[in-house]
Amino acid sequence: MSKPKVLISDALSPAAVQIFKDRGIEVDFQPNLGKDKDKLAEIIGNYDGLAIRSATKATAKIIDKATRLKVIGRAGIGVDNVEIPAATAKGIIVMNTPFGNSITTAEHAITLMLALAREIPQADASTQAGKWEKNRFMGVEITGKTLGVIGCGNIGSIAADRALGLRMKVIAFDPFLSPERAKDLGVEKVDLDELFKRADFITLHTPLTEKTKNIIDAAALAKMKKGVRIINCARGGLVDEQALVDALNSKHVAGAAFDVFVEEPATSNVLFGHPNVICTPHLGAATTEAQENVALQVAEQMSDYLLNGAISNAVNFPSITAEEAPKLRPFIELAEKLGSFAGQLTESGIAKVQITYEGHVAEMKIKALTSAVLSGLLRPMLGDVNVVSAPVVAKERGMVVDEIVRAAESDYESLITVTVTTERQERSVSGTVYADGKPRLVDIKGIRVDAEFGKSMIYVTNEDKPGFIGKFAGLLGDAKINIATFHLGRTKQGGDAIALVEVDGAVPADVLAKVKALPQVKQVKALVF
Ligand SMILES: NC(=O)C1=CN([C@@H]2O[C@H](COP(=O)(O)OP(=O)(O)OC[C@H]3O[C@@H](n4cnc5c(N)ncnc54)[C@H](O)[C@@H]3O)[C@@H](O)[C@H]2O)C=CC1
Ligand SMILES: O=C(O)CCC(=O)C(=O)O
Repeated sequence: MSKPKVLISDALSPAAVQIFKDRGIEVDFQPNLGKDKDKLAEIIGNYDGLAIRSATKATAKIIDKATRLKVIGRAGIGVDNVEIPAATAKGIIVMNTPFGNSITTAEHAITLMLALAREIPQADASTQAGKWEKNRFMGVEITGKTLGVIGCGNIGSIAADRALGLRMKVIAFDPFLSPERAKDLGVEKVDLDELFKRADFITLHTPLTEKTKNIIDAAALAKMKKGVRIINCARGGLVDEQALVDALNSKHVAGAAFDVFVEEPATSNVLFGHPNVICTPHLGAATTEAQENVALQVAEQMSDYLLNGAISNAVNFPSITAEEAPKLRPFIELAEKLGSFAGQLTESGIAKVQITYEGHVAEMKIKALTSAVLSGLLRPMLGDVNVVSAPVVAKERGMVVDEIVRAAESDYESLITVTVTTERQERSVSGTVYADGKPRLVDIKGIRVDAEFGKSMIYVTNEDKPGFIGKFAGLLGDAKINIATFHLGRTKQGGDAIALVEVDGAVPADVLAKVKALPQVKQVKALVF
């Protein structure tokens, strides 16, 4: 197997390059490439992994050209520069490093708050210009002031902790902040209007979503205390920039410190040049420590995935640890093959898939196994589907997916049963993994079998009547098709029967037609695994 190849298209710490090399991954480090989208589109097809910060925009157009890409790793938190639905639809894992730069970013927010309180950048510029304007700069003390934190997750809670250390009072608005967590943090949980009414300083730490876009707009600004100061180290677009300029001009807002902007890179902006505004060029995560953290972490995570299938911090797939991956792998293979078996037999629209996990397998990563069933099921019909994209594709097609988890009820330590309901019928197939790690089919439509999944198989349903097996085997022999394994099963004597035959090589259509014409045969299918 050739080495996986990774492209680093942004200015990541070189520590990442070393990790990839040490793990046996080929790596191209082109720190400025992310800004050149045409060049990126031209070469992205050569890589299995793409490691980025925020300059690279992994758009649907780029992803479309990424024919062998398996993983996009964001050395940082926000993945808003990656079109996740496009990546998911193409089966590409998108992962981030959710904690590596949190402290650094919270520190930047606190730094900006203090800089605002004492007008440090303005005083610095004036002093270095030889003006000595001692009377121009009159700051505010922050001790005893109220900091309003909007979004009290990883970064917001660190910012809150630091502000408490500076003897501020901290109030927080975050719909997902539990009262217990608020108590532990020492912050008062309030609603948004209350925060606007009481805060002397407001700092934002939410992602940019439909709900948080313009969370501070003209109406919100009007509700704030006169003289409030606002810090945004999260994402441009959380604050309506023009409304803020108006509020600064009317002196309702005393100052604003922004690290992030609606348009980035921000070479011009309505906020620029205002005497009470401080700006930094998206430096929230820019410390040596944070950059080393996120670079090391993203390189380790991407290597783990590319080399062992371990998944951590993926935003579009459940996590699978390096320990779980080898135990899960044979069951993923089983799940995919059971799905594929059912999918290859299905000729009409699928309304529902029920997947039952029994015994040990029920304690594994069910979501990953279900994704594998769905990918096996959909691939015969849709082609380009994998475990990452399959759940989305199933949902888009209106398929109901039910998972049932229970203790072992059968002879098997672990059993997965896939039941597919189409417009015409319901079909079940069950399988297990034996100690040899190989997936086995153990039940088809309630008929017990014990068969491995061969590369090329013929599946026949027939009436259990004498004469069928001889004629069937004879037809294959006449066509020079060698039989590798032969499995039979039936509901009862003279009832419904199945034959599952592994053969060497492909099965020509005319041979299938001859098998189909045998008097006992109801259905025949060539299956490929
Ligand atoms: N300036 C920079 O360089 C950096 C910026 N960031 C940005 O900081 C933001 C926060 O990062 P983390 O704290 O790590 O994320 P997080 O996910 O730990 O916290 C976000 C919090 O926002 C809350 N939230 C979601 N919707 C909300 C709403 N409508 N109103 C109030 N709260 C809401 C969530 O409940 C969550 O607690 C992200 O957008 C990230 O991209 C992160 C790192 C560096
Ligand atoms: O990589 C950077 O400098 C930006 C960090 C950031 O915005 C994030 O992690 O969300």
